[in-house]
Amino acid sequence: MKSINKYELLQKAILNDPLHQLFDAVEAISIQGYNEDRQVIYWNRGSEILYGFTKQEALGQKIEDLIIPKDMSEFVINAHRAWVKQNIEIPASEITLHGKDGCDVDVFSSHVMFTNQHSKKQMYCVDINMAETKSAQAQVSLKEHMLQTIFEATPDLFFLIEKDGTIIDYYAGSSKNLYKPPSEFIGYKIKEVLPADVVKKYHTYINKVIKDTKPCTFEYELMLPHGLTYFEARINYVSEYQQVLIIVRDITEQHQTSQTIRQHAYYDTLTALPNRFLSLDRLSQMLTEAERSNENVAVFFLDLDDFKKVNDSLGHEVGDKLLLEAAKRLTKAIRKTDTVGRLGGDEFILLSPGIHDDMSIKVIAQNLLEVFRQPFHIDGRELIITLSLGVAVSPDNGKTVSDLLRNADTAMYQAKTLGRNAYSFFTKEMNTAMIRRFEVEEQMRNALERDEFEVFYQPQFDSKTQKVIGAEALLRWHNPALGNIFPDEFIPIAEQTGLIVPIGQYVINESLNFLSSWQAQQNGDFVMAVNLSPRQFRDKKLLKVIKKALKNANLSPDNLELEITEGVLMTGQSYITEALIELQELGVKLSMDDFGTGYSSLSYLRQYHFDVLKVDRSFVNGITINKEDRDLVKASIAIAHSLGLKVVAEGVEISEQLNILNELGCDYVQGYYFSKPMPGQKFLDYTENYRLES
Ligand SMILES: Nc1nc2c(ncn2[C@@H]2O[C@H](COP(=O)(O)O[C@H]3[C@@H](O)[C@H](n4cnc5c(=O)[nH]c(N)nc54)O[C@@H]3COP(=O)(O)O)[C@@H](O)[C@H]2O)c(=O)[nH]1
Repeated sequence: MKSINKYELLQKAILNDPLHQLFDAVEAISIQGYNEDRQVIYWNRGSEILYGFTKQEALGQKIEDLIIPKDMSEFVINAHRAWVKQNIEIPASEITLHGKDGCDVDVFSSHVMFTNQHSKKQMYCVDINMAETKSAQAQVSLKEHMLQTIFEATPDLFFLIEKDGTIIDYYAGSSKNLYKPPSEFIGYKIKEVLPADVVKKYHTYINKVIKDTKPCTFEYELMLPHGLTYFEARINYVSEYQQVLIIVRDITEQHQTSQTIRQHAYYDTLTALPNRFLSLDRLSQMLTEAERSNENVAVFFLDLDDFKKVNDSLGHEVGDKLLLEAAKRLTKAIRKTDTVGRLGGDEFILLSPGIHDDMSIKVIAQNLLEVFRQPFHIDGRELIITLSLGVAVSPDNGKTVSDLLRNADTAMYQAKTLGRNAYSFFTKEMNTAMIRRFEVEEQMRNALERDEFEVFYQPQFDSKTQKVIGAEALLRWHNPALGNIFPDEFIPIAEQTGLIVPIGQYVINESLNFLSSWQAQQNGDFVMAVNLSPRQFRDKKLLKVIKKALKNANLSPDNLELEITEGVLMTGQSYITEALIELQELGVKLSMDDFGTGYSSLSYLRQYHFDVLKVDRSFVNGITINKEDRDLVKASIAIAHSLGLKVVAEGVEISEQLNILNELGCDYVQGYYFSKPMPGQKFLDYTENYRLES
């Protein structure tokens, strides 16, 4: 029989130790037992997992040969010896040992020494794996580091507060946005570090966030030494700790940007008045309110009279200043409940809710006209500008924004036709005028294709010899549905719709072809005067069209005279100047039409190279009856001659007018005295007979 040695006996006894059975059940902790010679006498499952040695591999091995790193061996041996011999305890500590695979094993090791029933000392080591703890600690420290980096990188302020508002922690990268010095934060309540109105907001939202346990955001402003500053506070309730985390962001720049965007979206940049969009939105709100309270809203459509002339003759800068001053006057003239807005250009709108009768509307309208009676003083100039206004009242003149706006606009046009500086109430009849305009426009669209236009010719005469020197081409339109439509009506519509471009080309071609046959028939050298509208200058093909028409008609450029009104020149656009220079270089004659009716006719005469000046028929009309008109015509002729221009007087209806014009030295004349504009054939007959008779 195999004899059992002392070690094996001891081992058996140890193995049967009830404590070991308990240790064996623990896998999370490594428990090892060592005898006085530091040999392993116990090695639980936890030790197998932690160090990698099986129980069989470990039992009997010395501690220093198993898990103690070489450089610690001597220290461990001595410490163990000191404990066994002198009872000097090895204190618990965090140490790095190593496992079977040679890797470091970080443990928190505590030790216990006791004497067994054989009076032998046994040391038990209880090692707790620190790897997870270490990694958790590393994670915590990494997160702390990250948080610190985030704090430093963000300009936001962070506050941690108790539910009652006591600040328990804060972070502020810079103190620039702090209302109170940071020394007054920790331990203080929010109400002690912020003004009352802001505190009220904070309390409201803190209570809300605690109640809803959902984060929320709100905005507030603070007057800080560097100016008014806007903040956004984001609040989070950390329910586990019953604390509130507040992140405060400076949104001043964002606020200013959104203010600017808002300003641009809703307000006119020049006058700062509500723009079209906001004005009409307010009208919509007023209409809803008025319907509820059974009241009326008056919509005033305002337009500055002849603003374009001021703008174009004195420059856009002066025009802008005038608009600004006009806006100020309008703003001063209204009630608190009214809205005045700028629709665009020289058009304004006034919205007056709570209107009870026509009388109060008249008072408002007269008041508006009145505030424009005083001249405007701009850049040392005294400018007089008047208003035309149209009124539409809800619900009688419309229940919707678009109906009221359209009808007020129609009424405003009526005020203009009444002679301007006036107001008009919208009436149903005004719609008839509008409907007529649409009909004219609609019929005009294909009138060229349907061959409905015809050019008439009015002869022009040398005032001394009374010989025919040329003719003015004047367009006529006969439409089967509308009958004869006069140029005064259809030319402005053609101009507005752009249809004047093809229609104008037709006039140029027709009149030059006619001139060619006229010259051939009567063996003469005449000039054909053709009216050119402002819109035709925007046509890039204008010069080409004229050159081609001259070529086709086999005419010299100086057979063509283009009549241009101030309206063309006023726009001040470079393409007009360029076109005029090119026309003049081509050799076409340029005539200034309606001279004396505009603001700056004289300055245009100096600026552009004109050949002819056409005295407006309104002055010719008055030449026999009032001295002013006579003096004006006299002066116009003198100026024209001094600049080397010929003068045509139009609208000569009676012989007295012709005599006076002759006395004043006028070069050419045209008018009903001689003949009305005539169709081509009639004109040819007329001029032929006239030639033969004279
Ligand atoms: N761009 C274009 N404009 C054109 C064209 N054809 C005409 N028009 C312009 O329309 C306005 C009205 O023209 P119209 O009704 O033809 O009137 C002209 C003459 O008929 C009229 N006139 C001529 N003599 C007399 C007169 O003795 N008494 C009197 N009461 N009227 C008279 O004057 C008009 C000529 O005006 P003007 O052009 O200023 O010389 C008018 O502005 C036309 O210019 C066109 O093809 N294109």
